[in-house]
Amino acid sequence: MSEAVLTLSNVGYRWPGRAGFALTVPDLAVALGESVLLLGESGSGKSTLLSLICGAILPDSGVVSIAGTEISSLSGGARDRYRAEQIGVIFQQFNLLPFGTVSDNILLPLRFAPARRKRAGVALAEATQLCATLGLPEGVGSEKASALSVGQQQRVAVARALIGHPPLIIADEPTSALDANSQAAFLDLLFAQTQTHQTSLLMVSHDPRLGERFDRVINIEDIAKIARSAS
Ligand SMILES: Nc1ncnc2c1ncn2[C@@H]1O[C@H](COP(=O)(O)OP(=O)(O)OP(=O)(O)O)[C@@H](O)[C@H]1O
Repeated sequence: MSEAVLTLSNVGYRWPGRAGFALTVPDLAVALGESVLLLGESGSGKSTLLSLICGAILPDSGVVSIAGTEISSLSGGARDRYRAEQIGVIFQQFNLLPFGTVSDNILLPLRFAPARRKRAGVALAEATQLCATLGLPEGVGSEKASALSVGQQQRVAVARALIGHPPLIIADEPTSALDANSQAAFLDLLFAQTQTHQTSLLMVSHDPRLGERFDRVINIEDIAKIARSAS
């Protein structure tokens, strides 16, 4: 496999106080520029796996590495900065700051990530360019994020993930609020951007029909041991 952007090795995790659920991932790697769709039923641990990859939670055992750095080896603040540098995240609910403008929201990750800010060049111009590329109306940058439609907010969330070209994009059910046509358009935009910049993409979905567009489709049951007994 070509250079891996993401590797997990013998990773084990239990949520504190929830003895019934345990996730173990022996070996997972995502290569530079590779797009991977992660499928799995509700409660199987997909969001938990993404939280481990982002360093929002740390594994009880094993190693998660992003671009060659083991994220558990970083202290809390350094880990937050490393995440902001290396990973663009698109959440299910977009997590936009409602009272911030569209530009504020798109530029937010750059605040904690100087190298990514440098890659973005003139950051406001890059944000405006991304808005145009993603089909948002001219002048949208100064609008309040909460004033936009759901589909437009989703594009803002994509622009925020893409700005400054982090090597890895993580997306948790980003199309769940969209109808089938908007879903296809959304994926067109996302793939056009990730292919241009050789960005790796790991996207979680319930919908196996999306799989044909990805380099690889993984069912979480095939890469992880999942214990789900009642606690
Ligand atoms: N923040 C949390 N605190 C405690 N337990 C959690 C937390 N997040 C998830 N869990 C538990 O971890 C298990 C796996 O949940 P997770 O959300 O990772 O699954 P999922 O596959 O993403 O589900 P869905 O498709 O419904 O989003 C569940 O038992 C859930 O209750």
